[in-house]
Amino acid sequence: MTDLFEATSPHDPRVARGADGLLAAFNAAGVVDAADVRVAERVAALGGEDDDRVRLAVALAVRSVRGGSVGLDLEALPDLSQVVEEVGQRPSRDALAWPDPAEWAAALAASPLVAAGVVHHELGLVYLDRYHRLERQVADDLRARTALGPPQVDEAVLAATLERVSGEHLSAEQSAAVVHAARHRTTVLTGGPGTGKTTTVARVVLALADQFAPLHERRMSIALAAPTGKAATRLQEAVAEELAALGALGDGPGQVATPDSMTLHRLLGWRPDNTTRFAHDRSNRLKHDLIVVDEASMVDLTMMARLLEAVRPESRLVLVGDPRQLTSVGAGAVLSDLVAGFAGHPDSPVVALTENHRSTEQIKALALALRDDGPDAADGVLAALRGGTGEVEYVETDDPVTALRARITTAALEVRTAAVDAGPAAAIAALERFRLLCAHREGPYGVQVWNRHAEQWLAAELGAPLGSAWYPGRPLLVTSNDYALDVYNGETGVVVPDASGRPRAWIAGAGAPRPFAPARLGAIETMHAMTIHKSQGSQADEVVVLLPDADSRLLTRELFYTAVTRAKERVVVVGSEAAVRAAVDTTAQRATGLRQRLS
Ligand SMILES: Nc1ncnc2c1ncn2[C@@H]1O[C@H](COP(=O)(O)OP(=O)(O)OP(=O)(O)O)[C@@H](O)[C@H]1O
Repeated sequence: MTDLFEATSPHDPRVARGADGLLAAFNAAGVVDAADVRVAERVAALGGEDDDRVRLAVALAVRSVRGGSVGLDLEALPDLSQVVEEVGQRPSRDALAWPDPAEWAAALAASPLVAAGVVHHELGLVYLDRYHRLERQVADDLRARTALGPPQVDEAVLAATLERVSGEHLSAEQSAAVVHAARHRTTVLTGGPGTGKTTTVARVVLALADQFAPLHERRMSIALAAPTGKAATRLQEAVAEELAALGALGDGPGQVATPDSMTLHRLLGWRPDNTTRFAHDRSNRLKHDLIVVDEASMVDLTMMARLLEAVRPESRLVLVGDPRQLTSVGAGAVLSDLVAGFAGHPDSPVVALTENHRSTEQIKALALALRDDGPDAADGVLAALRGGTGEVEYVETDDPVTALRARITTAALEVRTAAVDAGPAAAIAALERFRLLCAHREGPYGVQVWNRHAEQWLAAELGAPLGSAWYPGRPLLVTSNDYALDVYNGETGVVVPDASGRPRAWIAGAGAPRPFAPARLGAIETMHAMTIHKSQGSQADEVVVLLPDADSRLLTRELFYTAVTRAKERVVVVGSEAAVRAAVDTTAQRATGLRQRLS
């Protein structure tokens, strides 16, 4: 809630002209913008509400949703008013007349908007009806699945499956997760990168298929889904590979066909005419007997509600993700709420993997330090950074341009050389070796500036301008789904010239990379640098994390953790000690009521 704006003029589109009372004052101070004010005015007018404090609460609730919360936390308002006073230099901000919290709550209790169910005041949050309904629905649907009781388990078959899938690639906790999934209708499988979530999912798929077939006298129908196409494809490839290694991929008895994989949007039946409703819902449920959703930390409240209403009560649902990662772009913090909300429940669906099987020791130590919730966590993280010898490197500088030029130029040159001399597969492989991650899109620490730096340095190295925007070796990031082309948000690629020298954008999505004429691709960006938000769900051998200034409002523990855990072999953190401390000491707080509803 700290991203206040400074209106540049009375014509600034964020200023709501014609507003009055508290709404006008809070808008002028940059606490709520014109869109928040308009919604509050309209809702109040329709509901016959003229109490200024309630109108303000509605505007702040709209603003809270924009910030990722599902409602307005009245309890946290003293913090908000303090922040406003600290940040605000103008008298209007200092003089904001924050309603007294007790009087405010009383005004809400007496409001016709609350009586009409347009606004709700519950669990300390002021909700707009839509988010209140979504949150209750998610909690109700999850509880209804539990209330059905545990599924029937053939213990002899389960023991035989465990025997079949055990070996060096099934630790005790992974085995326990497979058993958990067999015994629960809903499973929430959590773990950091490299903890073997995907490895375990393949075994869960097999265990559930083994249970299903004799009982239903048909094969289990399985869907693998994820918020992004890239993550869905990665999951499918990894699961198919694991099943094949176990001799369990195929059409024979005791085997599973390669499961379908798709984005959550596609699974639910995306409709071009409606962005929040899908073809599959409570009246037209999904046919699948097992639905696995990877990267569940990226699933927001709306999508989780749509998913849960579309899953048949008797179908199995497995949600997989890392609750320590950045939360979804849209409102809610569903995965971490599920973990916290079900903590201590005897029939909790949550099962955790903790042992990292992939990263190097130093990266593991750094990630572990970033999971420490104690008061000295920042010291621990700095010690892990400074004690690194190769796998973890800390470049403590306030001049990242000088510090990073050689590294970034080398990485860009490798992709370029591969694109020109060795073709698309080599160019894409080169791209996977190095990733520069930034917190911001704009500004001196932003992706746009660093993309420009990289292009200038590459041109200087080549001794010639890069020429066209579609220069060979330009790394690409797809930024929206194109269902017609089968190209999805988050997929990456490289420009490689064809035999006659024309540029082709090779996109690495499902299966082998595919070439496209540049003009066919709509939403595409250069990817010498990438935002940490966009990097979720992907990894690279070497990752450079460029930390912004310590006072950046994006700098949080979740952001830093997400960035560091993208690295497979080596991570370089660039930034000041103050920035590291600010990141570790700031946890992203979203006001949600789901964990309370579940506990
Ligand atoms: N029990 C195990 N023993 C040894 N290696 C393992 C074990 N489980 C998984 N691995 C290996 O560890 C690596 C990471 O496993 P996996 O990809 O399943 O993890 P993940 O949690 O899905 O990771 P991410 O979310 O980062 O993709 C893989 O190379 C896998 O083969």
